[in-house]
Amino acid sequence: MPITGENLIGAAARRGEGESFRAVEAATGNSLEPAFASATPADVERACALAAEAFDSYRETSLEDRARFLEAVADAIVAIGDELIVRCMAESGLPRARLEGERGRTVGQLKMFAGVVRDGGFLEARIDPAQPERKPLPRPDLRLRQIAVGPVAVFGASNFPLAFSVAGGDTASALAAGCPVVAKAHPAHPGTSELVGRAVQQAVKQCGLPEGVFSLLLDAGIAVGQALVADSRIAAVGFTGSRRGGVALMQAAAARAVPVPVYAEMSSINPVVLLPAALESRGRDIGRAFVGSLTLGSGQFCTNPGLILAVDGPGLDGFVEAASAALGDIQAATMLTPGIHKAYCAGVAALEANPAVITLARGLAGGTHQGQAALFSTTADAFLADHTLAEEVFGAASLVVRCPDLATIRAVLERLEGQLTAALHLDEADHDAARALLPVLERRVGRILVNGFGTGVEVGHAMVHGGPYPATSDGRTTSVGSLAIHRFLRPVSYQDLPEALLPAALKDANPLKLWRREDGKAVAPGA
Ligand SMILES: NC(=O)C1=CN([C@@H]2O[C@H](COP(=O)(O)OP(=O)(O)OC[C@H]3O[C@@H](n4cnc5c(N)ncnc54)[C@H](OP(=O)(O)O)[C@@H]3O)[C@@H](O)[C@H]2O)C=CC1
Ligand SMILES: O=C(O)CCC(=O)C(=O)O
Repeated sequence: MPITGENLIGAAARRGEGESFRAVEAATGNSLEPAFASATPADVERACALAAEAFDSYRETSLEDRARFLEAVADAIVAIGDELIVRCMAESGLPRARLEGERGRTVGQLKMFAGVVRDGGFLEARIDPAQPERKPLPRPDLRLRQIAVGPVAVFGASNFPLAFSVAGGDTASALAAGCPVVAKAHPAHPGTSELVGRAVQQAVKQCGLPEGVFSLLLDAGIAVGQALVADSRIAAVGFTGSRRGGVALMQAAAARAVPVPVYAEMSSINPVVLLPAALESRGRDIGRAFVGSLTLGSGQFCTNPGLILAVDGPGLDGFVEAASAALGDIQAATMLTPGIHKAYCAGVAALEANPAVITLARGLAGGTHQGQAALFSTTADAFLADHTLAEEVFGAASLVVRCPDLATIRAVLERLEGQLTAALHLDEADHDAARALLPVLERRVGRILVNGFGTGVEVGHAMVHGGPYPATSDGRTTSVGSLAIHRFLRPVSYQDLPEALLPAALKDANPLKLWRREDGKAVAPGA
C-alpha cells in the first residue's frame, strides 16, 4: 500500500494544504519519504461534519454488524503485512519483535471489543416496570440503556505506534461504543498512521458504514489537535502522552461553550515497594528482573518502574548491587524521537546534578539518538524535601529511595501523586506490612500488582490502566481493557415509552437476548 502523505477524511484521501513535514527515521534522524501535509481548518471541519452526520446511523448499527466491523478493521491491519512493521520500525526505532507483538495486541484488542459488542452487556439494560396501583403514587415504566456519547477525537501516542495509536485502545473502545472517530496522527509515525488509517477506512467501506465513522488528520504542530478538541461536534477525547499535552487538551475542552471530557493518560513513575522478607530472601533476583522491566522498549513505557522504595539494609544492598551490575551491561537503545531523547538526557542530567542523588549505575553508552539507562539513589528525607525527584523521566531511568522503616515508605507513598501502577515485592512474612500499605495504594494508583512489574499491560476485562491525576485526567476509568468502552457511553432513561418506540435493548421481548436488570434483579435472556 503506497504511503501518500494525505489526510483521510471519510472515504476520501485529500492532500492537506497546511505545513508540510516528513517522518524522521528514529535511528539516524534522517527524513523519510514522502512529505506529509498538515490538515487545514477546512479539513477539520469536514471530518467533524462527516462524523456528526454518521453518528445517529452508526450508533444504531446492530451489535453483530458493529462487531463485524471491528473484526474487519483487525483483519485489514493484518493484511497490510510486513510493510506496516518495516515502516513502523523506521519511524519509531522499536525492534521488529516488539512491533509484531504490538500488532498482535492491537488486533486482539479490536477482536476483544467485537466480543464485548456482541455480548451487549455494555448497554446495561435496566427495566423498572410500571406499578400503576402503587400508593400513594403510581410508578412509571422506566427503562435505561447506555448510548454512545458522539464523535470522539483520538490522539495517537508516540510510544505505542500501533496499540495506543490510530486503531489502538481509544479508537477500538470508541468505535465499539458506537462513536465515530476523528484520529489525529502522531507526527512521530505519520506513515504508520496512514497505513493503519487506510485499513480502517477500507473496513468502513467494506462494511457499508457511513464514511464519517472514521477520519485521520495530520499535523506538523498542535493547531489541528486544538481545533479538533474545540469543535462542538466532538463529544469526548482520548489521549496518551505528556502531562503538558494532556493538560492543554483538558483546558481546551473545558473552555468550550459545551465542555467535554478528555480521557488523558499522562505521567506516572509507578512505585515499586520491596518488602523486607522478600528483599532478604531474593533481593538480587528482584534486582535483575527490575532491570529487565526498566529497560524494556528503552524505558519508554508509562508503566516503567521509575521509583523503588525499600527499608535500608543488607537486603536492599543486594538488590542494588545486582541491579547495578545488570544495568551496566544494558546496551543503549534508540529512542522514539530526537525530542524524547533530549528530554530523557535532560531528566537524567538533572538527577546527576542533584547533590542529594547518587548515581548507582549507567548502562552502556550509545549513538546520537540512543538512551543510556540510569539508576540513582537518594534518601527518604531528600525525596520528601524535593518534589522534582518525583517527576517522570520518560526513559530507562529509576530512583531508589532508601527509607529508615516501613512507616517512612508509607509516608512517601502518601505524598506521591496519582499513579498508574504500584508493585509490591513480598514473601508470606511480608503480608502484614503489605496489608498496611494497601489502603494508601488503593487511593493512589489504578493497578496494584505483586511480585512483578507494571510494564506489559494485559488487555482484558479486569484490567485498569488508569489512576488518579496526573496518571490520568479521570481516575474513574481505564484506557485499556473492556471497561474502557464506558468512557464513551452515557445512560438515557425512557419513561412510559410505548413498546413500538423503545430501542431493541429495552423491548419486552428482549430481541437482543441481553442480560437485563429487571426491577433491580439480574435476569438472564429467556428467563
Ligand atoms: N506517560 C506516557 O504514557 C507518555 C509520556 N510521554 C511524555 O511526553 C513527552 C513527549 O512525547 P510525545 O509523545 O510527543 O507527547 P506529547 O504529549 O507532546 O504529544 C502527544 C500528542 O498530542 C499532541 N499535543 C501535544 N500538546 C498539544 C497541545 N497543547 N494541543 C494540541 N495537541 C497537542 C501532539 O502533537 P505534536 O506532536 O504535533 O505536538 C501529539 O500528537 C515524552 O518525552 C514523555 O515525557 C510520551 C508518551 C507516553
Ligand atoms: O505497559 C504497557 O503495556 C502499556 C504502557 C502504556 O500504556 C504506555 O506506555 O503508554
